[in-house]
Amino acid sequence: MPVSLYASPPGVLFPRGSPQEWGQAARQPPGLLPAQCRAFSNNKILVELDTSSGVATMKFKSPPVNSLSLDFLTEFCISLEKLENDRACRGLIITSAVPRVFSSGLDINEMCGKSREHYAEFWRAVQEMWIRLYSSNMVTVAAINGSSPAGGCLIALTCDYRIMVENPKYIIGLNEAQLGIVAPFWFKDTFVKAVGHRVAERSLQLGLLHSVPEAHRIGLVDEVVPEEKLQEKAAAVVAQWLALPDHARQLTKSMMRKAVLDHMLAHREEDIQNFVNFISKDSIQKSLSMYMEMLKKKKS
Ligand SMILES: CCCCC/C=C\CCCC/C=C/C(=O)SCCNC(=O)CCNC(=O)[C@H](O)C(C)(C)COP(=O)(O)OP(=O)(O)OC[C@H]1O[C@@H](n2cnc3c(N)ncnc32)[C@H](O)[C@@H]1OP(=O)(O)O
Repeated sequence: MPVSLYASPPGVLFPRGSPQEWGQAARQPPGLLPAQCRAFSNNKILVELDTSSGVATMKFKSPPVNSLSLDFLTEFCISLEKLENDRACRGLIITSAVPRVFSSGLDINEMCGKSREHYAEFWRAVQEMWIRLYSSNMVTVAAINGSSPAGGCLIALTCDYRIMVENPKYIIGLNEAQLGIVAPFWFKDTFVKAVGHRVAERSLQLGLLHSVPEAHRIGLVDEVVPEEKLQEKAAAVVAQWLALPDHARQLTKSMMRKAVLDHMLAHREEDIQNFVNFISKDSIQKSLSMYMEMLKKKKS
């Protein structure tokens, strides 16, 4: 019997009671998937569950860069809830269906030129995503097949294990400082837990985006593999973790993560207010606009 880490997740983000209706239209037609496979999908995420192994693969499919918009985050949370409540699912591999990008992080458009109410709703969705993933009973593995800055890196850090594809063009890290913004305390705590205080402090202050070998060296990713080996490796890692009794693994995970999770939950509303006040400042809006301009110029 799975042990619930947080029996009743703080589901304030989306209306309850509709997971069964959601995604039905996107069910695969019979014959396309093996009998032991179930799939559901929405606009931005595809999930395939292999009921024989108990492992689901979640693929981000929101081109061009899988940015974490409010819609994306809502669909992500609904997908997580659906899997968490499915007794057939014990493990989750998160990866990208968009070439060369795992996730570009929070959608900057959601943080520019919007109302305070919108910023609060958006930030609550970011928190919700992290709470659900960080407290998940499932074994979670990030199969990072592309660049993964800021919020994309946070998703990977929130998983139990990170495997990244070796590619000289891919980068990963919490680069918020480079945008003139600040990674909040729970981004920082999640990062510190993975790489240690000294490495995290330097990386955060400089807003570093690490190459794949460097990310491996500092412990930001656990393993590096060629692209063609990624899915096989991720499946092997989940199988290894699932070989342990669920209750022992889940209680250990809960114990290891409790302090960080409790700290966040205790300061959740305050964190939303901090975000809204911070992001509403003219100077921060200007920094973000300039960063978006820079991204666009880089293309031309
Ligand atoms: C003291 C109290 C503090 C309290 C809290 C306060 C503050 C809040 C902190 C908030 C934390 C923020 C976390 C974040 O995640 S911020 C987002 C950071 N993300 C990035 O810096 C990534 C930016 N993107 C890239 O570096 C690249 O796009 C790439 C991911 C490496 C992919 O490169 P490439 O394949 O060359 O694609 P393009 O650069 O050409 O991009 C394609 C189009 O996508 C647009 N884009 C890219 N990233 C984003 C994004 N994050 N949001 C929105 N849009 C994005 C890009 O502009 C291109 O658009 P276009 O086609 O219209 O030009």
